[in-house]
Amino acid sequence: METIHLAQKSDFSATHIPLPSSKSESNRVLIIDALTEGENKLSNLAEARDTQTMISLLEKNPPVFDVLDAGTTMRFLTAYAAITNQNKVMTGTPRMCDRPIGILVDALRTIGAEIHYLGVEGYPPMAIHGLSEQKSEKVKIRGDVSSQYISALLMIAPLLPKGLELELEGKVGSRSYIEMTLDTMSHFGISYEWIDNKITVAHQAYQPTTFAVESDWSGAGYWFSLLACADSGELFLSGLKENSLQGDSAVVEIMGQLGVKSTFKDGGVLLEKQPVKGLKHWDFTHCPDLAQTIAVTCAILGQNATFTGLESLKIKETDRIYALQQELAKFNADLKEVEPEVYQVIPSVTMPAEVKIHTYEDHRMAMAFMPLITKTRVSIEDPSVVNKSYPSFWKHCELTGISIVSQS
Ligand SMILES: O=C(O)C1=C[C@@H](OP(=O)(O)O)[C@@H](O)[C@H](O)C1
Ligand SMILES: C=C(OP(=O)(O)O)C(=O)O
Repeated sequence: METIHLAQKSDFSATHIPLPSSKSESNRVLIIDALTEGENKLSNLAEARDTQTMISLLEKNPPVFDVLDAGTTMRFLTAYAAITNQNKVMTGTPRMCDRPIGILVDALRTIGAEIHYLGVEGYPPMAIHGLSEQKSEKVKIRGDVSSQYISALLMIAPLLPKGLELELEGKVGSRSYIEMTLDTMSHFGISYEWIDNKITVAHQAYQPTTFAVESDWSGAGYWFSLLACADSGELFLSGLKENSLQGDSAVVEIMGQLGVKSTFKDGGVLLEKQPVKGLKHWDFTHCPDLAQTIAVTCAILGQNATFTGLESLKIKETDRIYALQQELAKFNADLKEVEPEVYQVIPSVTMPAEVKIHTYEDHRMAMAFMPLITKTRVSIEDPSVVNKSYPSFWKHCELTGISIVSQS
């Protein structure tokens, strides 16, 4: 397995990082595009493997939709195959087949889709045999496992002859992603109502238009973290908007407490260092993809922050709680469960001369630990794992002057 070695570096002179586009926005507009009669003009689609996989499956339309390790691609294409009344097998990597999908399948079956599991009940792979007649226009769905099930159903809702009323039950996680879905749908002419826990979408048609995908705020987070941990410097991140559809833009507020000042200008954000105010607590319920970034930043900066809203981390690309605990321990830090579902960062007090990070087939493990280079030498195993969301990540590290040596 390839490993890369990163030299220690803690000063960053002004560097422009040409951030990649958001895979979450891209995967939504691709599904909406496939469901629109007429031509849309989509620009800045993500280079992320998750998006490239979506593009290729929609274009080639093979009988087996192998989504690899892409959660949104799996969940959105499952609903898409049903509404377009296709026979498809949905599958992915072994980890993808360990990530639950029963809540979405149950909802689609209630609406009228015929879906059979090919392995374990509630998990991919499964065979979809389309949706020939709408049996119900009202569906109740748990909101605490993955918002991707809700987004998948919402995007097909306008095409259902009777529309759809989704009743969200219990705690709703990753709400910002549901809002991103609805905002994107309304950009393509769809109207909806969201009152209390009910979202209603009537039968209507997507209207062709143009859509430019914004840069990726989850990817931006690693540069905020690098500057927060550095001794000095500034960075410019291009293609980010102050009023973003992406909930991970919360990183501006979090990093404001961890010593990074953000100024929106020239179509992006200038990051500069400012005194650390301190982070006491953050609830990651609506921005789970930032949790690893902020955990590592706090561990490096000596912040004993408590974190909540980490429940969904266990069913992502890996069990991210376990993975974080294992890797933080390598520099004498921890993410300790101090009460049920309340985690406290135990910062590092002694830093080894080199730390070797195992990445658990999770792009965010590789990228979140990169800022450790401000304190020590770092080796990262399986660096190509970043291709899932940010294939140019290591090239961008080199732009900032970080020296990287690869060893196979
Ligand atoms: O809809 C989306 O684009 C996403 C929703 C989130 O997943 P969950 O809803 O499963 O938390 C997030 O973690 C994922 O990276 C992308
Ligand atoms: C959880 C993620 O992606 P997905 O669920 O779409 O695989 C992620 O990118 O961090």
